[in-house]
Amino acid sequence: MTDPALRFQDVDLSYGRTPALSGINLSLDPGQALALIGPNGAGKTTLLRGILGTVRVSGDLRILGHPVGHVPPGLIGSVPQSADLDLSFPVTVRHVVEMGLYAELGWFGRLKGEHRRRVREVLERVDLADRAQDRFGELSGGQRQRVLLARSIVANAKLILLDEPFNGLDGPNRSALLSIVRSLKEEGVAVVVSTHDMVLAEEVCEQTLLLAGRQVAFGPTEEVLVDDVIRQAYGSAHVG
Ligand SMILES: Nc1ncnc2c1ncn2[C@@H]1O[C@H](COP(=O)(O)OP(=O)(O)OP(=O)(O)O)[C@@H](O)[C@H]1O
Repeated sequence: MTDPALRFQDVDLSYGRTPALSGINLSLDPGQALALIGPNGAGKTTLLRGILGTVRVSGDLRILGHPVGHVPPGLIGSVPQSADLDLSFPVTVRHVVEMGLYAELGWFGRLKGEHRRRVREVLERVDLADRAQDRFGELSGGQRQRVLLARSIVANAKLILLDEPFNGLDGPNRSALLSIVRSLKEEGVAVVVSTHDMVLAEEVCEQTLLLAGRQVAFGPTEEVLVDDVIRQAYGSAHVG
């Protein structure tokens, strides 16, 4: 039997001794997408950090069958919010994608023809092959996110985390990202998307976790994103 991509059983997350999120219970299958929805400060980014093992986790959290903190390198791909990226770092788009191969090659491993071919193919897939030699920091926010997604794809990540990836994207960039997410799911990759956009969650995510410093609801998106449940996280002002 295949392990769930994610399984939280009574998980609490905290920053040192400061609790941030409590009582999380969920399961996500390979090939499915999970939307994290909730108001500002609800704990969406914290939940992603929990999966990456960069905040304190208590309870039972398993990722692709591995306990948190013991997931083999490369299996989790992470695309942080664009505001969190250091754009002064002088790397090209191709170099950023090649970083996805480090788990396979080791930091000092040499790239072979097969690796370069994979990097080229993935850059084509995210429609950025013509920007391969450009500096990462010169790209638009949407393009930078697609480069980071390419880095996860080249690593053959089985779980990809996207933190508010649709913020500030125009229509074409939004469609491009949505179609990549759909094709990843078809390949059996599980995706977690933190977003304020409920329409997007309905479009691409089978499951939704509604947060407000705790788990308000988890389940099929069409059952969670209904007025009565949303109100429990946002209050009445945000419904209607
Ligand atoms: N580095 C940190 N140290 C201590 N507390 C933090 C830290 N980062 C976030 N928090 C706290 O954890 C809680 C959840 O924040 P988080 O950033 O996960 O929310 P969010 O849902 O992603 O919000 P937003 O939609 O604004 O990005 C908040 O109370 C926040 O103040």
